[in-house]
Amino acid sequence: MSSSYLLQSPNFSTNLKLPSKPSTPTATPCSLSVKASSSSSSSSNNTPASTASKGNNIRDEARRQYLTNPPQNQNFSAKYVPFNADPVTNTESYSLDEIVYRSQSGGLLDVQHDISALKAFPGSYWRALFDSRVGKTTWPYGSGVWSKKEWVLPEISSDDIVSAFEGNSNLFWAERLGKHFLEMNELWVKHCGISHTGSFKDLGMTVLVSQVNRLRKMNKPVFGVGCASTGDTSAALSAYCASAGIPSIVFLPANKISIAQLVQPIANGAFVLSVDTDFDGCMQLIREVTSELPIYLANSLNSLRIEGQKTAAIEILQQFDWEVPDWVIIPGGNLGNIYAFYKGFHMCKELGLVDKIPRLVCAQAANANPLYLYYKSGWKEFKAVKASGTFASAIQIGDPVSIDRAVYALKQSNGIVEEATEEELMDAMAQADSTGMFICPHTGVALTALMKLRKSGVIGPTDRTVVVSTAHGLKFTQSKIDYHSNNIKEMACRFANPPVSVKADFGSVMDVLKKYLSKTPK
Ligand SMILES: Cc1ncc(COP(=O)(O)O)c(C=O)c1O
Ligand SMILES: N[C@@H](CCOP(=O)(O)O)C(=O)O
Repeated sequence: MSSSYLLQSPNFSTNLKLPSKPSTPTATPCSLSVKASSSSSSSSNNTPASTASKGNNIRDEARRQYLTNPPQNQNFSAKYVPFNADPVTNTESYSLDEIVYRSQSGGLLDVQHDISALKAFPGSYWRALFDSRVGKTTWPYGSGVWSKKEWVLPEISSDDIVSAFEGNSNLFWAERLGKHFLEMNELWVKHCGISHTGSFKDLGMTVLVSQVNRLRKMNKPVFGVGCASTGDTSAALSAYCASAGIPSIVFLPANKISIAQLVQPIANGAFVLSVDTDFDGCMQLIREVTSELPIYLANSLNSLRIEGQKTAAIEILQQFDWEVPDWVIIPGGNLGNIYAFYKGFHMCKELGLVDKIPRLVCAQAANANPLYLYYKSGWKEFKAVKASGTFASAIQIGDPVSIDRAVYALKQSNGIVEEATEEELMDAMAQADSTGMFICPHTGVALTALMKLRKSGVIGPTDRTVVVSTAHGLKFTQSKIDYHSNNIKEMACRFANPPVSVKADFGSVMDVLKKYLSKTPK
């Protein structure tokens, strides 16, 4: 059995050998991580069973490991810089321990890593290190986000991390949907909705709340954390804050989010404001409030969020054994996530884990499509829109805060923007569900984009394509109920599958079953 097989096999834990370091390394990733992946005799100290027998928990064990075996010369670091600043001339930067969301000129910020320190290790080293941490319960590497800690928040103490071991979400082959509806063989779904609070927001929120935890320990003026939300950000924020005992305050547009989303922050003890406006109105308010009060801003305007969300892209590469897919399709609203995916892919290329990046597609609801209109204008002029109601309610956003990040990600990846009408997105959702999925309407938007790009031949039948499913369908059951009850004005609901009412007698049941069997193709 070759060593490269061992590195790729899920069963490598007793055999893994990390590739040797370069001769003059400037930094050594935390020795805890290396121990966790080495032979069973030395790694047994990290297993929950052994920590329990010593009366320790996994956080205590991580602390003990750190004290007894501190990382040597670990000089990975990160700081805030203005987004897309010229690396040669830029002099503006901020410590991640500062409370700052905007650059001096009012533009977006970005977390910039010390790439030369990370580059002291070859791509094969990082691939093996990340692979070695998958499926473990070692604190904090059991998280798909923190398994990439050196690339996320390298300087935070593991002790300050607030995590529900998010990430490591499944990437599955959507065989029937691909073959039956799209005539393609390589359709994959990255299900970020199978997560602690049911959406990809957990990936960013573990990072943001961990940093807040650190700031509070440093006595920085952070009373609590606040966000505007269409439902998923608020769910993630309130859950992570509750887990760390930090107050959370959420601004929700009244009557515009699903019941399942609304009940999440309520149950997690957040201070919930139902505001008589839309998401863009809530976003404006939270920005004003966080500049006046000691409330830390948790929306993706805060670039810490991107650092967690980008790990989903790294995971996709990891799950394909570091082979790069041709296309990745992502539904877009406030537009932080499209940039997060770009950043994750780009870092993997820059640090030698892969040699190219996929083409990105951002998919918007036609009722909330400012990016699509901008793209269609040839990137001439951006105009915010008044977003109308959409079944894809979490992306009902007309003035996305990360517009510049999204445009950058699309230009750098030779990307495309598509849109989906209400009927298209609901039909796509129903078609996907009929193949055994239970997707959210936002994923229906992404699938519509794929259908259009397949039809026009832009995406070919053999192109390996990943659709990012951003939330769990169970958060959006009302839209499915409306669709399958044929209860949506001016929508044909072509794939509705309403239940059949039948009398409780054998003859009636047999009649409906015979009718069903005669109509249904084998
Ligand atoms: C379920 C879901 N999908 C997609 C998005 C779009 O993500 P982004 O705002 O980062 O574009 C959001 C939030 O906006 C969301 O909650
Ligand atoms: N869909 C989001 C909208 C806010 O996006 P964010 O990523 O900027 O927090 C939500 O669920 O609130």
